[in-house]
Amino acid sequence: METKKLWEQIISKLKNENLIDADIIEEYITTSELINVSSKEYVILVRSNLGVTILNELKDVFIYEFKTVLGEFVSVEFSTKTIFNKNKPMNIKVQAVSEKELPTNALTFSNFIVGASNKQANLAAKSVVSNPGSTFNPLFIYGESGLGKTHLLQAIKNEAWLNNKKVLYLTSEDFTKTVVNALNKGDFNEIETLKNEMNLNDFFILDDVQFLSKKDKTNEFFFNIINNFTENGKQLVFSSDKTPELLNGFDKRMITRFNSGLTTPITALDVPTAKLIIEWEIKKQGLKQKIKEEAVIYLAQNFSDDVRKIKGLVNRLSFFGIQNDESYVIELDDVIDLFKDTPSANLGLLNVKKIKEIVAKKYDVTIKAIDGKARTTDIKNARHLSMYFAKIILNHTSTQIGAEFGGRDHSTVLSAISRIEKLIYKEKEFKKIVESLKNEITG
Ligand SMILES: Nc1ncnc2c1ncn2[C@@H]1O[C@H](COP(=O)(O)OP(=O)(O)OP(=O)(O)O)[C@@H](O)[C@H]1O
Repeated sequence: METKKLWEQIISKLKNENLIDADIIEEYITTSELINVSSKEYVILVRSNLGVTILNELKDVFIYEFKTVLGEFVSVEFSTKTIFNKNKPMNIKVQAVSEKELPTNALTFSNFIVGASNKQANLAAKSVVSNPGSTFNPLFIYGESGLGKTHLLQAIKNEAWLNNKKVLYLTSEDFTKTVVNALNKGDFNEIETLKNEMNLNDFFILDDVQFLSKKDKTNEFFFNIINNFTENGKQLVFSSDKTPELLNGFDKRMITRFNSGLTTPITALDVPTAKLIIEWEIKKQGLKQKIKEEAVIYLAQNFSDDVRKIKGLVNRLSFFGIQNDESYVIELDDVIDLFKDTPSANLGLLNVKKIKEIVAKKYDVTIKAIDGKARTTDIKNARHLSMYFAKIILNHTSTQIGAEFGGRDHSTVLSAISRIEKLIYKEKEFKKIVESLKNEITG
């Protein structure tokens, strides 16, 4: 079968079968390319090292999909274009990669992990790089601290630079300092030169606009720049910790300008995305020990309100690793103990926690038992019911629920939910229990 067709079929099967999270499919799979190295060897060229790491975790799914389409087992490997180009056999042609290079630690789209919470902002950011100055102008990204606004702004800056665009990236504090400095000197020529220099850019990216000086003259200077960029179809990008309407002290005309393109949020991380970030960070920091999946899920469920915090947690985990033998396996209990004094995140996923708490109380079992492996009738009922509620009340996907309940796969979740549905249909008493629990959870 032609490689392109094969790849389209695999992607379409993955999309239909729900075996892999839709965000991962969109971000890392549909953007990849399939290369047929020999009759039984395939390489999937992924855009980033991060993508390679993530897809490697899902290799079994790919092997299964290739087997169902081709009718035989084949080898499937993942690589980036750069690495593959270095090692590829001479007769395989692969598109050349950009010659400009960013520092290895640069914040880019390829090391930004995408999930439900930041998907929209990520797409918008990519779109302004490929289509600067058009519909999404200005692009205004807002959200709580530590969720990746600066990362996305830097990614825009870096990608635009790779595309040979002139980019001015400033924090609002630096912008204010520079402008105030020029204004204080009172030299008209110097102010005009500064304005002209800024206006020469193709992108004007301003981070944390909530810190911008609200003084009349700085504001006027800023307004002037915004107008110049808008009128000349050049791209403006802003970030802030709140929506334009909630920014205090700005002129109404400024708020209108902020809102005249696309305003998009980055919200608190969902569990699967937090889990990916933790796993990526663990890999980056080179933790020698294996860590149990349920321990990673516990971290993702409890501490995912801020990516900076996640990095801090992994630092502590690495320190714990150094103190132990390399063969040691880090268990859920180690992680619970290690972070017992760290305040848990207060975010939406607490609803899953709340569901588990309420159901666990009803069946007189512990949350640990719900997430664990034991299968007594009460524990099983409590586990399956909690999954059922996560589905019908929170509308979580089966893959997400699997991750939230001790790292189970999505088919286990689906059969648990279907068992509960059957019980509700068959047993009136059970139906009453479910209704009363549902009221308690949603009440
Ligand atoms: N989705 C993500 N994938 C990978 N790294 C991320 C992601 N989100 C955030 N980070 C990392 O977390 C750290 C904090 O993110 P960042 O500085 O972009 O947050 P912010 O929203 O701008 O916060 P603040 O408002 O406090 O400036 C950075 O090191 C960033 O690279």
